[in-house]
Amino acid sequence: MFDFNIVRKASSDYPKPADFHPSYGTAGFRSKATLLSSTVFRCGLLAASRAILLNSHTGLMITASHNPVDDNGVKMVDPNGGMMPQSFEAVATELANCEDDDAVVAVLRDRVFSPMSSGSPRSAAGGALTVLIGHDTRPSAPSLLAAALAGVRALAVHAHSYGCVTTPQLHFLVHSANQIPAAPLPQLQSYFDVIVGAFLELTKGGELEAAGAGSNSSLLVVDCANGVGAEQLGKLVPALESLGVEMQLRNTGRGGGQLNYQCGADFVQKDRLLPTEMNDVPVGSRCCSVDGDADRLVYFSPLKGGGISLLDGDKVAMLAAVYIRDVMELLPAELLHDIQVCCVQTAYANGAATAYLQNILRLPTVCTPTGVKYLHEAAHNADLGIYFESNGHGTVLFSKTFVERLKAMEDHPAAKELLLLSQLINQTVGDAISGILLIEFILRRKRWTLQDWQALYTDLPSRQLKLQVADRSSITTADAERVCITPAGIQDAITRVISGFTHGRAFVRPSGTEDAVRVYAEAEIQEQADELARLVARIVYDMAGGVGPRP
Ligand SMILES: CC(=O)N[C@H]1[C@@H](OP(=O)(O)O)O[C@H](CO)[C@@H](O)[C@@H]1O
Ligand SMILES: [Mg+2]
Repeated sequence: MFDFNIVRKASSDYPKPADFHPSYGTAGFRSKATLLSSTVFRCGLLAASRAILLNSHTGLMITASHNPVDDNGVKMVDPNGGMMPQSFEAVATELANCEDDDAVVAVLRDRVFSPMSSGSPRSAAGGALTVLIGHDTRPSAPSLLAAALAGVRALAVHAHSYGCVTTPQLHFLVHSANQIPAAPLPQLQSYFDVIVGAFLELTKGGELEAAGAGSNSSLLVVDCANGVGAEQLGKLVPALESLGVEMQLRNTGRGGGQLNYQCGADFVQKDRLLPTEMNDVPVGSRCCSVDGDADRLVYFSPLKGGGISLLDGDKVAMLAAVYIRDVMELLPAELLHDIQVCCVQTAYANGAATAYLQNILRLPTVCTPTGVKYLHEAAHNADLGIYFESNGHGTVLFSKTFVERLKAMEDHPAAKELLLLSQLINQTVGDAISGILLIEFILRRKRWTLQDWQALYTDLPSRQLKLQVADRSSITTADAERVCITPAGIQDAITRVISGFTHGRAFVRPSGTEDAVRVYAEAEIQEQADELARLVARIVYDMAGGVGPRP
């Protein structure tokens, strides 16, 4: 049993910097790493508290994903391998903002351990309750890991560090740790056994042909963002080799490159540029980029004369949707009775992707606010929920009902294939490693080149900008962030500007991971999308207290 005096004493080693007011944002707490020790210590307390309250193992991932190397952050993982429920975020923010050790104890005792916030126990972990911890490659990881361990242990809960692992690997491990009460904690190898095992089973039989006849069809060049993906992706090389794919890793961190600097999925998707260390990659090659913690994936191909042809998260979603639809069409009708399929996007989804989904695939679509926590929840409401952010975060969720029905018909080849897909695709959170295997499998199966995939639909030209304002919380939104509510009058001004552009669409929202306001615009041609984004950024600058030079 724990003792709040021990918590109080341990907390005194991790004082909160004055004037630091963290909040649980789009994907957990994020900030400059030097500010975060108290936050991570308190997240250790929180993860341990949830383990106690739910009588299950929980998880904590120390990462700032695609952010610059000097940032860091922490994401909490619940016993089911999913993200911490949103209902708990306010308490997390309150705990992180306590000014002294007495306040930390008070919030923990009165708010965290109050019956209102705890929820009901789901699965019995048996054995020793443990918080599973992972971290990315940031130099600040060791000291923040020490803070997390101190927080967990202050509540007399065990902590197990998996070291440098990807965010999706940690989510997977937390989920599997809770499957069999009192079983030993899973090894990282179990992740590869399940995901790569399903891939090998799916590709068995050798009837898969190389994707197209292009001379580079066997080559896959992966930009690892100088992040944690490099080491873990290396372990896929033999599996892909069995499919005739030669995977070459770039930006592995071993050449001295900086994390996420001019490389990685966020850079490629937002700047539409070839990542550093890839200038020698032949035009037309199949390439992909992951982000710093390998939960995002985008594909691309270098173009003649520079630039890239990008296949973003929307395109990944459509490829998965098309393929899964093909397989489902082979299933007996009774198996599909009442099975709901749904595709979840955010306002950042390209208008052409949404139109393809609705008009060609005729799939029900849902639009949620930015952040996987919203998309994941919406996808869970369907039996087969496909969700991807345009930046490459996402996965395909299979409901229990659907999996049970597939299991009952496992002798049917299409049912078996979907079951294997449900294992290949990480069910806890979006996963770049599992995503690469899925895409490589589908491309082979359909005998598609990147060009075939790209041709599913043509993206509307778009532009994303960000700018700083005095207080980004002065901007509030509604309707899945597509409409600005405050400052008063800003939406009218934006709507007026949009009306001057053919196929114009634009919106603004405060970032949940950076001190910035993001602007998105799309229009019929690139110059117009650029111009619309600039005009909208100006409106934000003028009406919401822009800082620095006017856009
Ligand atoms: C436009 C954009 O790409 N936003 C990203 C970014 O959130 P912001 O709240 O926009 O900073 O980081 C999130 C976490 O990685 C990711 O879920 C989200 O999609
Ligand atoms: Mg990430």
